[in-house]
Amino acid sequence: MSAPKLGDALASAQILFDRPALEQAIVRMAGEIRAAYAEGDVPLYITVMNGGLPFAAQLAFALGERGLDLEFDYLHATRYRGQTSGSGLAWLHRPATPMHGRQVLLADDILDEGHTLLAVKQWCEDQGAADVRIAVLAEKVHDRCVEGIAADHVGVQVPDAYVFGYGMDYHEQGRNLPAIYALGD
Ligand SMILES: O=P(O)(O)OC[C@H]1O[C@H](OP(=O)(O)OP(=O)(O)O)[C@H](O)[C@@H]1O
Ligand code: HPA
Repeated sequence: MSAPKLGDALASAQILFDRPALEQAIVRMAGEIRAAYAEGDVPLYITVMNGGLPFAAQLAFALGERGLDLEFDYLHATRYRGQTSGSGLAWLHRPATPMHGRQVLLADDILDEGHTLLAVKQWCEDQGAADVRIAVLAEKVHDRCVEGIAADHVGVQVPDAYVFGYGMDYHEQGRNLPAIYALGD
C-alpha cells in the first residue's frame, strides 16, 4: 500500500503556527532556559530524534547566543513509527555520554500523551542524572497525558489533533515544513 500523500494532507490542513511565531517562541524559551541554568556546569543537551531535530538545533543556537554552552548528545525513542497514533515505545539509540551527576536538558518536538518523555526522563534519572529538564516546542492540550510528566519549557500549545511540520511527521513526510499544521478530517 502506498503512503498517504503529504500534498493531500496539506490541502485540508490548518496552519496553527507559522515560522516567525515559532522562532519567537523559541527565543522566549531560550531566555527562560538561560535563567534556569544561571549557575552550574555545562548541561548535557539531549535531542530526542527524529522529531526534535529542527527545534533542538534552533534552541541550541539561541542558548549559545545567550552565553550558555551545551554538550550535545542524542537519543531515538519512537512509539508512533510514522503512524498518527502511538503504540509501544522502541528505543533505537541511547545516548553514550555518561549522565551521572549531570544536568540534562531534553529537547523534543511534542509532548502529547507523555509516554515517550516519561520513559526517557526516567531512564536519564536511572543513569544518575542530577537534574532533568524538558523543553518541547509543542504541548498538546487534552486530558490523556500520563501522570508524572510535564514539560519545564513549552513553545506553543496545540489543540487535540494530529499535528505535523517543524520536525513532526505526517507518515514520515513533512518534517521540514517550517510551520506547524493540524491535520484536517
Ligand atoms: O507524548 P507521546 O504521545 O509519547 O508522543 C510524543 C513523541 O512522539 C513523537 O515521536 P515519534 O514516536 O513519532 O518518533 P519520531 O520522533 O522518530 O517521529 C514525538 O517526537 C515525541 O517524542
Ligand atoms: O500530533 C503529533 N504529531 C506528530 N508526532 C506526534 N507524536 C505524538 N503526537 C504527535
